[in-house]
Amino acid sequence: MVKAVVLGAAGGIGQPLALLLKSNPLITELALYDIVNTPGVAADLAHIATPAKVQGFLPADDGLTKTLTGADVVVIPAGVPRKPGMTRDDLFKINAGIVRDLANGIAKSCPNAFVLVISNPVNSTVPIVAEVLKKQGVFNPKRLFGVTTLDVVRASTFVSEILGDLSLSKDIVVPVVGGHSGVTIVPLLSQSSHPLPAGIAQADYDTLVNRIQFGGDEVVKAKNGGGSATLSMAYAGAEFAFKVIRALKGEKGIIAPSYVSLEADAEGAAALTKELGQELAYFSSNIELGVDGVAKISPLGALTDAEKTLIQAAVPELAKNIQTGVNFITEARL
Ligand SMILES: NC(=O)c1ccc[n+]([C@@H]2O[C@H](COP(=O)([O-])OP(=O)(O)OC[C@H]3O[C@@H](n4cnc5c(N)ncnc54)[C@H](O)[C@@H]3O)[C@@H](O)[C@H]2O)c1
Ligand SMILES: O=C(O)C[C@H](O)C(=O)O
Repeated sequence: MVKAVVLGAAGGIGQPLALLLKSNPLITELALYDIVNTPGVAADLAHIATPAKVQGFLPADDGLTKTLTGADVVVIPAGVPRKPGMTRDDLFKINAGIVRDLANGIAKSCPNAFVLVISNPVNSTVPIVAEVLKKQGVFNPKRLFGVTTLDVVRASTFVSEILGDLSLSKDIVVPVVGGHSGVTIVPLLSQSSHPLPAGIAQADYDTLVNRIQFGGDEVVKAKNGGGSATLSMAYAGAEFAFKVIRALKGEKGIIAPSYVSLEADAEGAAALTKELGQELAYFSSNIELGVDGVAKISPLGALTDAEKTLIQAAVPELAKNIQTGVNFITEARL
């Protein structure tokens, strides 16, 4: 029995993500929460012939508590998306409060659930969830994940384009580490399962790195005021959620990059900190998932000089983003 929850389920990501979760037979219960429209989305999905029982809730009648009670996995795409000209950090003002309130609901109703945060800016919203759970005395660093899978999905796609064969994309694995915005997104292309063409021109390499780091902007620009990535994000979010569910069902050896608290694995964190040359409270690296959540945080491994430079640019920006998230809770007057 697996109960999955989507918070923000009526939105651009929420609806297709809920569809993908409903299509997974491992999920037996699917609860959808939003401030609007969830009864309709739930009624629609409920007609699909897969095992999950679907229910939709609104804030009225303590809907958040009903949604979250008994949850094993909670995915959070609630919040506003970017418009052209905005950075993800510009979303903080609105999304920080939304994520804080939802995290309080999680602390109260399903403190042991695996929590997967999609709402931007992920580099700061994950620390917000952690600080709320800490404040409520229920923080388990092994069970909180920032979803950075879209960066990994983009890297696979863009590398396959360079290799001239899109059919390879499903097999291409590129570790993408750091965080989830601009320069904090660091693709380790030297560790790609499918190497780049030998002798690739520096300019082509730089363009590829830039496209992975700023792939989100490409979509925001193309949608021209209509929001940011939703369908590719739903695909990526479902891919990560399915890995988490397989791990919690007992499957071993599942690896996926995710932005996690380094408190989740002291040994892994020590090795990573040595590589980074600075202590960070959160970082996205390859994570081995286990039945209790994060089983192991992998070190970065051998890096090229170009990758070391990218990491050096990412670290101070990440440190700033993390502090912004932490301060939002610890310095709140409530
Ligand atoms: N992590 C990533 O890789 C990634 C990728 C794409 C988008 N995002 C982020 O995901 C978020 C959602 O994007 P979207 O395109 O789905 O936006 P959207 O506006 O289409 O949907 C957001 C939904 O959240 C709901 N919502 C707002 N406040 C809420 C609350 N208090 N409780 C529950 N639901 C609430 C809205 O009603 C809406 O249905 C944005 O912050 C966006 O930047 C992250
Ligand atoms: O770019 C955005 O604002 C949305 C998301 O983080 C993305 O990477 O597509």
